[in-house]
Amino acid sequence: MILPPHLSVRDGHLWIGEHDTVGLAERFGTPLYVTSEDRIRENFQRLSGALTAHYKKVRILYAAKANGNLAVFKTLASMGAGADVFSAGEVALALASGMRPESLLFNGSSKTPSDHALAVEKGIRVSVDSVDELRQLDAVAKEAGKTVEIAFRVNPAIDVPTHPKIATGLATSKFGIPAGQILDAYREALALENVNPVGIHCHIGSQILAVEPFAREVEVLIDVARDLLDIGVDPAFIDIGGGLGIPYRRETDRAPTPEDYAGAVMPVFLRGIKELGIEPEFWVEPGRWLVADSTILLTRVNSTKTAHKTFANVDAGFNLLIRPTMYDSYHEVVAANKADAPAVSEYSVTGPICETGDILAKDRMLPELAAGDIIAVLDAGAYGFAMSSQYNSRPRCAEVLLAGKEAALMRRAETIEDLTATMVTVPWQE
Ligand SMILES: Cc1ncc(COP(=O)(O)O)c(C=O)c1O
Ligand SMILES: N[C@@H](CCCC[NH3+])C(=O)O
Repeated sequence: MILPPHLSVRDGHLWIGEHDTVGLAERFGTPLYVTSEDRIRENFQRLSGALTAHYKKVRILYAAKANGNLAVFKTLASMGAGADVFSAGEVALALASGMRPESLLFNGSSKTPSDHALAVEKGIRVSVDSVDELRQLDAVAKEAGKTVEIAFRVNPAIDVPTHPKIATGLATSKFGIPAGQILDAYREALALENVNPVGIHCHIGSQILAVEPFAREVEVLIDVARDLLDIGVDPAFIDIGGGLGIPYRRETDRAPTPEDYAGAVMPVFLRGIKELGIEPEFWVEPGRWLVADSTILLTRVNSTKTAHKTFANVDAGFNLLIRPTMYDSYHEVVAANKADAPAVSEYSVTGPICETGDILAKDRMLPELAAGDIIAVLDAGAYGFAMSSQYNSRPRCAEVLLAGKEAALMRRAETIEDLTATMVTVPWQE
């Protein structure tokens, strides 16, 4: 099995950085999300280095939805990241982590008046998703006596090789304004008093393992920039969104590196802006690439069973990691306490949720497993805990952050009391 560089096998155990995962499972209990701060830093530096090698005016906005722990935000804030935020909660986390309002972009196709009011009050730029939203935002800004800087989100009608549920730039997707309507939207923004169009935004989808769609996206955005110049808008930034995928199947996935990605998009961008005679900032919004491989989910085997198939029943299910159930996603699994034992049997690693689809890993060759063994689910840092739930009335698990030899809780496990903490007794049941 190919492991990422921060994971290793020592004396039969899986290690993450300087930590024995079996020791972490014993110390903090299972299920347990474990995140390497060092790996997030490495990832940020690598992506940032690859892009800035081509152009200095690059800004990285972490896609906050990928992993919403404040400690993760703080790590990225300390590296100079801003954030792509989609909700008032993400705004609060980003600001609490030390990110400045001007390094955020408030995205989303369905914002409320209070989202707009928050952006206006804090001075956060907004990516506007429709002309209807534009008019609402202008009214909110007028009411507050302020002007808000905006970008429009362009729908570039680009098909991408990924799961259909996470392709966002298709012509039929709910996001953005078609390229054919975008100029009219900017014209209307210019005519309004309290919105100031300063940027262009786009995002074509997630977990994309090819670079060509990103290059095509940049071509579309350069065309938009050309049209904008004709109506007197010199864009201050062009934001191509996130979407760079990672090799969840390390043996077979051919994933572009950050250098491949930068090598595909930056020449198109640089050629375009040179021809137009402009120097906008280049923004990206990576989520998965920064955090996915930083994190493993540790889960304990409760029992094993051989029926028509062999099952390892573990204590984490789709309540904690829904990607396999929702998108048929593949996550590598390792028997953490038998990491160099030979793989002898085919197991489905199944969770405790009362649904047949509660399968974390299907038909995987693993060492002989028994109750008490620890399984590590790899690459769980993006859209893992962030998409967890209390389904089946299961409290969510803890999250631990590692830095060098240090390990500490960055989120405590929920308790049974937490499950009822927000419930209110209705008067007729008192
Ligand atoms: C607007 C926007 N930006 C960035 C991202 C981050 O995507 P990824 O985690 O694939 O990099 C997303 C999620 O797909 C998004 O919706
Ligand atoms: N949640 C998806 C990614 C969606 C990105 C959000 N726009 C996943 O786990 O792959």
